[in-house]
Parts: sequence; structure tokens; C-alpha cells
Amino acid sequence: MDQIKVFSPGTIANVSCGFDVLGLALETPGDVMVVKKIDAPLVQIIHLDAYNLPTDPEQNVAGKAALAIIDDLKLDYGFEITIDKGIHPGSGIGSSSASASGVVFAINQLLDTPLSEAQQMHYAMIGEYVASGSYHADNVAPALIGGIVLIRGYGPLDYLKIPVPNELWATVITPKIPIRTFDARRVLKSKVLLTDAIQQCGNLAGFIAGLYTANFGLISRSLVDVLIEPQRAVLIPEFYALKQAALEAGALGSGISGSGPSVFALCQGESKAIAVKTALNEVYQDLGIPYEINVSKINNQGVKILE
Ligand SMILES: N[C@@H](CCO)C(=O)O
Repeated sequence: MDQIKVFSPGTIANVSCGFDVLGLALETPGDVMVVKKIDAPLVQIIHLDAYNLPTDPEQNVAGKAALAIIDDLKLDYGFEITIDKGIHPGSGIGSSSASASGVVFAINQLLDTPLSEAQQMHYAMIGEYVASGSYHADNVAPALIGGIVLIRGYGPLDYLKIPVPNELWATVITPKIPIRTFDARRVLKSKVLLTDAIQQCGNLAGFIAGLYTANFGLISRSLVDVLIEPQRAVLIPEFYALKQAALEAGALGSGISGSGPSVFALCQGESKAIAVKTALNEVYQDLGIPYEINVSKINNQGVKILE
């Protein structure tokens, strides 16, 4: 096989209670990528979208991940990577990790799958670092393997795919005012209060237990972020109005998706997720800020082969 086309999904990182350690994959939106072998051990990037992203492979998340694989595996050939981004860069739904994960998955397929899941995550994180300035797997892990993924630790990477109740849906509003993860991480204080840490530990544990037991009440009570949301909310116009509207429309919980500006709500069932979409739309429709809203089941597969 010399060429492959893949779909790489958007993701919600943090999911309120799990900063840097929790992420889930969406059915939509996502990036479509074609990766083709070329004779020389280098990387060529073609962007079909209009986001003006860097095409220098060293500066491009997909390019950097691909170069790392070529170097480490000492390949004597390289890759042409054509990217059609369905996810707006800086949207908070894992735009950079979709491209990084998609290319790593695609290359692994072209090489007859020599890389383990954890190795694929390692290379995808190398790509993600170009955009975010940090190594975090809470977007790349769910993008690669789908579902809801807990990153238990980073040294070494220790992750676990958590069972997802069938009725779990996500509604995500994406205001088109890009926020760079790099900047959204710099606003965070490096120390937290012990009382807040205790509450966040309880919420994370409760959320995971709720997923295992399909206990939607427990999931709902656990979708609370006392650490990060209060510091980042100011970056998102009408964040608290969106959150309140989602909860009043019946969401289990609502919070900042990744580093924002997207705001997500988790819901029990599709009809609740659609009702939340209507409620979020009412908050934003007259603000004069362009936005889109996606309603999606949790994507249990992650990156998938299209052709
Ligand atoms: N955990 C990361 C995710 C970025 O998408 C952060 O919130 O900075």
C-alpha cells in the first residue's frame, strides 16, 4: 500500500474534571488526510483548507510527527501529506491533535503497523507539541483509539480506555475566535488549593465510576471543574450563559472543551443533545460572533480509514 486516506476526529480534552488526563473523541467534526509514500526521506505538506497553517514540516504538527517517525525508524522514503481540516485551528476541539494523530495512524498503516498504540501516541504528542508547547495526550489518545481515555500518568505514558454508556452524547459550540492552547496554558496558576484538589479528585473518580456503571446521576454530579474553568472562563464570550443554558436544557454537565473557546455539554440521549444545541444557539445567535454547533455521539473508534 502506497497511499491511504483517513478521517481523524475532533476531541474534547479535560472533560471538566480531568485536566490533562481525560479526553473523548467526537464523531464530528474531523480532519480528512491523504498520506502518500514518496521516494526521498522527507515530508511534503499540502493544505487544502484556507487556514494558512505552516507547510514547513518542522512547523506543522503532522509534518513534525512524520519526521520523527522517519528519523527513528531510519526510513529511506518519506511522505506527502495532504490535509483537509474540518476542525478550525485554535477551536479547543483538538485541531492539532487530529492532524498529528491522523498522520501517525496513516503512516503506521502504510508501514504495516510496526508501532504500538502507545508509540503512536508518543509520535502524535511530538506533533501536538508544535502547536501547544506541551506534551499532553488528552487529545491525541482519544483521537487515535476513540472513546473516553484516562491518562493515568505520563512517565511512562499509562492510559486506559473507559467504557462509554451507549446513550452518552456531546453538544459542542465553537465560537470562531481562536485561542492558542499555548496561551491558554500560560494563564494558569501553577499551584492549587488543597480543598480544590480534593474536590477535583473526587469528581474525576466519580466520573470514571459513573462511566463504568452507566450511572448518569453520578456522571452529572462529577462534571465539575474547580481548578481550570474559573481561570479560563474569561477567555470565552458568554461562557457562563452558555453553561447555564446547557444545564437548563437538560445537559448532564457543561464546561470548556480543551483550552477553549469551544464549550461542550454531555447529555443522556440524542434528543437532549439537540435541545442543548437549540439552547446554546439562543445564547450566541445575536452576539455577532461566528460560531458552529456540533451534536455528536461519542466516537468509539478514533481515526478511521476512508480509502
Ligand atoms: N489539556 C489541554 C488540552 C488542550 O486542548 C489543556 O487544557 O491545555
